[in-house]
Amino acid sequence: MTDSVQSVDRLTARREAIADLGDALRELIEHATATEAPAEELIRAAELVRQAAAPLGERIRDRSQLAAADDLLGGVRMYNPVIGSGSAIAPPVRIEAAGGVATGACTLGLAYEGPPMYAHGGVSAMLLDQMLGHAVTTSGNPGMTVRLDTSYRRPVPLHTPLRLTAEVTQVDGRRVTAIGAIATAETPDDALVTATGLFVALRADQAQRLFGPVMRNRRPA
Ligand SMILES: CCCCC/C=C\C/C=C\C/C=C\C/C=C\CCCC(=O)SCCNC(=O)CCNC(=O)[C@H](O)C(C)(C)COP(=O)(O)OP(=O)(O)OC[C@H]1O[C@@H](n2cnc3c(N)ncnc32)[C@H](O)[C@@H]1OP(=O)(O)O
Repeated sequence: MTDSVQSVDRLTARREAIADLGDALRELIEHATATEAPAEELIRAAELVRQAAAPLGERIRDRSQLAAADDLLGGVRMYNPVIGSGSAIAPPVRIEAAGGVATGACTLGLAYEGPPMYAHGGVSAMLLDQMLGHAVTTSGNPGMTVRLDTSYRRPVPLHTPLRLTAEVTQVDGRRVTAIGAIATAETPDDALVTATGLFVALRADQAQRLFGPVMRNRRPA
């Protein structure tokens, strides 16, 4: 086996392990949010969780280092809080995007509850920001969100398969506008939340100022 095949195998195995830990953490969070277990059980669980966390804290990165399993330019972000399979706080949303159009699917658990039975409004905005970001990136005009305008028409039900959509509607120099919506998978044409976002492509000096340390610390592929 060549070195490069071995390193691809290692990366794949690492990503699978990260996703497996992510699944376990999401199960933990959902159970910890939904549980009505007695206090003794909670105390015991807290002890076990601290035991599990300790070895993970022995080798950590700081904010100027990308995760070793990430591929920033390839769009792989294992710990992204919306799509990251390794993120405890990501639903995670599964997104497909091409040519300035994105579709996504997820189901939100009780950890995302705002009003009883329904998603927190900030969570809906987070999902839509991500969806619009994928539409914008695949339109060939990647940028950062500078404005996100969200309309809450109906509450978003928890424990219900959701369908998310986004598309770029306008490119005006460095400014890109995209719209998006959250609906249930059952009635995808009835928008529960809609959003319009404005994204701005960074000038080279802005990218350098904001992300210089990360780009300098990038590991070779
Ligand atoms: C290392 C590079 C990264 C490469 C990534 C590559 C691949 C990634 C792959 C996949 C990713 C896939 C999807 C992405 C997923 C999710 C997206 C989530 C997005 C976010 O979650 S991102 C976090 C939140 N986001 C911020 O943290 C931005 C904070 N912000 C700033 O850092 C500055 O805002 C900055 C530097 C962006 C701009 O700098 P600035 O503000 O100085 O603006 P500037 O002069 O450059 O303006 C240019 C034109 O935009 C107009 N403009 C600006 N702001 C406006 C506003 N608010 N309303 C109306 N118009 C506005 C101006 O009026 C002007 O218009 P005009 O050209 O016509 O004069």
